[in-house]
Amino acid sequence: MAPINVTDINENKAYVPAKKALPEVETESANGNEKCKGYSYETLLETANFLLSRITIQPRIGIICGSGMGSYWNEGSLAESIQDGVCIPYEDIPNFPVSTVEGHHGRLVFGKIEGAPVVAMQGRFHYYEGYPLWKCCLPVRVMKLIGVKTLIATNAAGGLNPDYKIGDLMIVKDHINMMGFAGNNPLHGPNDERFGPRFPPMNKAYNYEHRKIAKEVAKELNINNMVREGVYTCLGGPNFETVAELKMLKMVGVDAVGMSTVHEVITARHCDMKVFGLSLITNECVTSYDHDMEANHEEVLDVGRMRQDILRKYVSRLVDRFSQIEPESP
Ligand SMILES: O=P(O)(O)O[C@@H]1C[C@H](O)[C@@H](CO)O1
Ligand code: HPA
Repeated sequence: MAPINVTDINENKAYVPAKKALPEVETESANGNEKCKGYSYETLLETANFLLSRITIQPRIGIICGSGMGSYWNEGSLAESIQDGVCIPYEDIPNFPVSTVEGHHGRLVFGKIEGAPVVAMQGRFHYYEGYPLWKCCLPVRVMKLIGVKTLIATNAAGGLNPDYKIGDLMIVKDHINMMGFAGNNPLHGPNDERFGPRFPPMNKAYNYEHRKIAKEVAKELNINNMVREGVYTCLGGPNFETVAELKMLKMVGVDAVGMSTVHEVITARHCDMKVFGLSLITNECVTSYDHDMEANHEEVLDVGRMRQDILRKYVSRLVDRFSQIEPESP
């Protein structure tokens, strides 16, 4: 199969190579004391074309693996459902950051799940690693440019809803952008209309049809007793939350707390990708001062391992179903 080019798959938008190395746009932020940067459309096209030159499939579905959910690929769990996998380490990809967190391998895997072409991020970028939000979300825009239509964003999260148990899965119905309340948003800075509008709506962030399918699939797999639906929020991390913070989040309607996803979803919706969000509840959020328990990353990874089989089966079936409602060609 001939290598695919971005122009082939993105509504005939012309591919204009950057004339010189011009990796970043830089402007003053609104408050004037911090630089706001973002890679230009042309630079991201170069990244997209680099990837397309190395693959022969056209992924329509992109998957972001949450903490502990990418690492088990090496042990043959979800990886077993990725056929003909081509792995590209982040350090080999022009303009890509690198993963620094345990449980996040740091490579893109192109292949097929249930016959559907996918690209999976085996490791994501977090704000607490030192990356600005736009950089954490750079892979989402690159996915868009290589033709991905649907993003499946998974994460590990603390369960704040008292009905949730460790090991439950939460279909994300909505999110609260806490970092956005403080003026930190991945879309902050100049807007390039080729990605999307200056003021994107966010009331339908998590696709209704995909959520409906996910509930049907949970029933088919007989795991509906552990599949919930709720509201996720992201705090910047890296510390886990205080009791008072969690009490406040509970009051405003948060069901699960994490350190990712929200900005990725905003970026994906901005460029008109459909989004499905899935949280694995890896720990209980402690909302009482007389509790001995403390959240820790090892537990998060352990629960990821414990649930790897179920996650693999569930995500594989979802990919199959989502791909059936996604057109084959652009
Ligand atoms: O990448 P995700 O959001 O799944 O990772 C969560 C949040 C922190 O990175 C880490 C804490 O254990 O897990
Ligand atoms: N809080 C924030 N992020 C998390 C948690 C948590 O309790 N668990 C996994 N990621």
